[in-house]
Amino acid sequence: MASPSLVESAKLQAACQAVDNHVTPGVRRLGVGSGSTIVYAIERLKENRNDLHPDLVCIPTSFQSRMLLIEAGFRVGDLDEFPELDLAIDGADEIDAQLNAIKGGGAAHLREKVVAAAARSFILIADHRKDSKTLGEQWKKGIPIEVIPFAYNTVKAKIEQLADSTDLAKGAYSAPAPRAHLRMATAKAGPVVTDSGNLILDADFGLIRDPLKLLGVLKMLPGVVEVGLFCGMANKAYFGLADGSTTCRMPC
Ligand SMILES: O=C[C@H](O)[C@H](O)[C@H](O)COP(=O)(O)O
Repeated sequence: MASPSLVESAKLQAACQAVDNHVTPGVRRLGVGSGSTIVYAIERLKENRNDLHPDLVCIPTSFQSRMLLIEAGFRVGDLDEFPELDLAIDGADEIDAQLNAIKGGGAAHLREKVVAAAARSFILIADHRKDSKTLGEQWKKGIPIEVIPFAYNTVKAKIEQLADSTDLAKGAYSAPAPRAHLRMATAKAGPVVTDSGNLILDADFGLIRDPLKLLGVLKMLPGVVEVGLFCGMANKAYFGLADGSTTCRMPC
């Protein structure tokens, strides 16, 4: 297993490379994701401030990134005012060969997906541990699914019945019996509550062979707000490697 400092340095490398290559002076509306890797991207934006568009507006995807951007002195906006973005940059929990991604390890994937979809270009940044051929190889915590509180238990039951029913998602995943659990908070009693006031189910499907098919089935379950499967959205992914270099991939 890579040491924590190597992992942090890999995140830093990927973030700096992506910011340097993509946040050019022509970028005026920038979506900014959430998580630990994006912290490095915001720091790099700060370092590059003199080379950025003078009227740059950043659209954060969470309370976390909003606070970081404000502290760094950037102007923050929202999609009400800026519905179309030039670019969005975000981290990921795992990225497959086609650049489909699992996101939501920090429970921010609902707003992240809305912001990514509003952007003309969507760039992922990650350390080498997140790079895989098939989703589910590396990320073992399950697919994050944001649900309204009223529906969490019925959605959980529907997911766990998927394999027994007509299985609309047949062939999309490897787990013989998918299991879902409510994500619990660590510094609070009770469940994680998202920035939009919803709950998170983490559902283990094993290897995700057809993420788009699985996404379609999960989104059809009443009460599901968003699924942490980002299919066909990313234009490029930057991976920081253990040797200090960075590699960049396009969808194959
Ligand atoms: O909900 C959180 C987001 O999807 C993050 O972008 C994702 O979990 C990756 O986070 P990190 O950069 O901390 O690994």
